[in-house]
Amino acid sequence: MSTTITLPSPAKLNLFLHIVGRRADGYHELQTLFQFLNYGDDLTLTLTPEQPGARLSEPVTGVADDDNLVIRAANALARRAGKTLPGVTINLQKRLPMGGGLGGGSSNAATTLVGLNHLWRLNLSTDELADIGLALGADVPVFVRGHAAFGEGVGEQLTPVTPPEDWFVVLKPECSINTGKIFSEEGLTRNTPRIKIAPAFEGDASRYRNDCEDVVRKLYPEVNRSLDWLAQFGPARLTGTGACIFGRFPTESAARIIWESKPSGITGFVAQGVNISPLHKKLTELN
Ligand SMILES: C[C@](O)(CO)[C@H](O)COP(=O)(O)OP(=O)(O)OC[C@H]1O[C@@H](n2ccc(N)nc2=O)[C@H](O)[C@@H]1O
Ligand SMILES: Nc1ncnc2c1ncn2[C@@H]1O[C@H](COP(=O)(O)OP(=O)(O)OP(=O)(O)O)[C@@H](O)[C@H]1O
Repeated sequence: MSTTITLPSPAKLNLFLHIVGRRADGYHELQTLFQFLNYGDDLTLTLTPEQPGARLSEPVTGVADDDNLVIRAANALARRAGKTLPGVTINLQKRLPMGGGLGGGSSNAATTLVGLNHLWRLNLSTDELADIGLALGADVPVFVRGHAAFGEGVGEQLTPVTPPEDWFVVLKPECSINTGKIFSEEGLTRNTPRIKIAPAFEGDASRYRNDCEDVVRKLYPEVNRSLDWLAQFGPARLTGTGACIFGRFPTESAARIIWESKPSGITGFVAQGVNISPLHKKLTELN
């Protein structure tokens, strides 16, 4: 078996996000629809039997290596394995903006868990990997499981669904948003009635909303302006707690036309929504 693999670490969108309650520990209970994008970071994992431990080949700007979710995931997996394992060097090619609501850090953690389970031949089950992942972040389990899903609890109770694989214009307004700050805002809607979603959800997610949107629009005028601009062309939403927003289109060409006309100074990308994670597609090819 090869001792090096390059694996995708895709973005997710919250096609809708409802806040339906609050747990005793202060965490908010959500109902959300997760879909992956065929766009994201790449991780190259290389075993280094001569050098134990997990390390990054290059640091991520603004994140200490020991705090990086990639390193935390590798260390958590090694602890669970409970045996001496070859070291690993991880190269992270970052494309996803941090604090964007695209789940970049969580996805990096999931790709590390799934990739090292393969390279270290640990044979841990998906349930075990999702459980290790949940301790690192609420969005990690959906990336570990690799199927678009209706998420409940804090996003760890997942029912696989198959929404349409539409195209998206994803825009990153010029601000970074701290998830904890949004969840602690007084004006946040926290009592949206629970909805029932059939396991084979294939409906129109834009019938539902993102409960963080009003608060984020008030606090971040850049997001407010970008949402108003994108909403002219079709359904537009915030993902997670922002700052990224997305507009949904039936074809790539329709999405690209809007992308080309975006206001100057805004970054982002065009990508397709996919119900099987690119990570899992790649692993199936490898196996
Ligand atoms: C908003 C989502 O992106 C939706 O997919 C996720 O629920 C965010 O999950 P996450 O990135 O793992 O969130 P964290 O960065 O751990 O959360 C930061 C802080 O936000 C608050 N928080 C987060 C998630 C949640 N369901 N309820 C909360 O109240 C908590 O105070 C937490 O300490
Ligand atoms: N490998 C990593 N990539 C990105 N952020 C990381 C990583 N490791 C740790 N972090 C920390 O996690 C924070 C959140 O980053 P992330 O990219 O996951 O945000 P997000 O897209 O808003 O996620 P979510 O949608 O889960 O809220 C960053 O500000 C950074 O401090």
